[in-house]
Amino acid sequence: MYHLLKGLHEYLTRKEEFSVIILGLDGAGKTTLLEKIKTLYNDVPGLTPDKIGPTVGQNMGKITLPSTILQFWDLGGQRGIRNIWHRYYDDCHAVVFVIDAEDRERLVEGWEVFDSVLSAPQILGVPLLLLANKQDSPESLSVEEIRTDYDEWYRNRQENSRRRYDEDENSGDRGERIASLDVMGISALEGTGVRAAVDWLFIRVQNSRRREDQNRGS
Ligand SMILES: Nc1nc2c(ncn2[C@@H]2O[C@H](COP(=O)(O)OP(=O)(O)OP(=O)(O)O)[C@@H](O)[C@H]2O)c(=O)[nH]1
Ligand SMILES: [Mg+2]
Repeated sequence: MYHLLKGLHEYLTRKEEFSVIILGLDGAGKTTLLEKIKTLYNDVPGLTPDKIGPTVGQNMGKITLPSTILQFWDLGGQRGIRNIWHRYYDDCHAVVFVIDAEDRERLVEGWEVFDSVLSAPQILGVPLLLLANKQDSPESLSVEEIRTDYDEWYRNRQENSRRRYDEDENSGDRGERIASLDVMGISALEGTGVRAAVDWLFIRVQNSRRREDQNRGS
C-alpha cells in the first residue's frame, strides 16, 4: 500500500524537464539574462552583473514552474566558441536568441549568426524566441525596429542569393518559422520583460514538436 501511494504521489507531483539554450553574440547579455532568471525564480539569487565575465564554455541554471522544470544552457557567444552550439541542438526544447539592441554596429553580424541558427536542421521544429535586450538603454532599438531590421536584412539576403542563382533554401519550415517569429523586448539588467519571456517558453515547450516526438519514442 505504501509503495502504491508513494508511486501515486510521485506520479501526481512529477515534473517534466525541458532544456532551453540561450544563444547570441558575445556581449549580447545572455549570462546577465540567465542570472536574472535565477534571481526572479529561485530562492538563491543569481550573480549580480558586476560578477559576470565573458562566458568561455557554458553556464547552466534551473528553475521550477508548475509541473515543469526549465533547464537553461547559456553558451558563450565569442566567435571561437560558437562552433560548440550545435552540440546542444539535438536535445533542446526551445532556443532563445539574444540580440544586443543597443549595438547597431553588430546587428548584421548578429543576423548572420541568427540565420545560421535558424537554418540548423536539428532545431527546425523547436520554438525559437528572439529577445531584443538592453531595452533600458535609450540608445536601444525597439522591438519593432529590431523586427524591421531583421526583415530588411533577410530580404536583402534573399535578393542576393537569387541574383547568384542560388537555390531558394528558405522554403518550407524555415519560411514559416520566419513569418511566425516572436520577438520580445527585455532588459536582462533590470529584469523588464524577463517573466514574459519565461512564460512564453513555459507555454511553448509544452507544445513543442520535439516533446511530441520524445513521447512517441518512449
Ligand atoms: N544596459 C544594459 N546592459 C546589459 C544588459 N544585459 C547585459 N548587459 C551588459 O552587457 C555586457 C555583456 O553581458 P553578458 O551577460 O556578459 O553577455 P553575454 O552574452 O553572456 O556574453 P558572452 O558570455 O561573451 O557570450 C555586460 O556589461 C552587461 O552588464 C541590459 O539589459 N542592459
Ligand atoms: Mg556569457
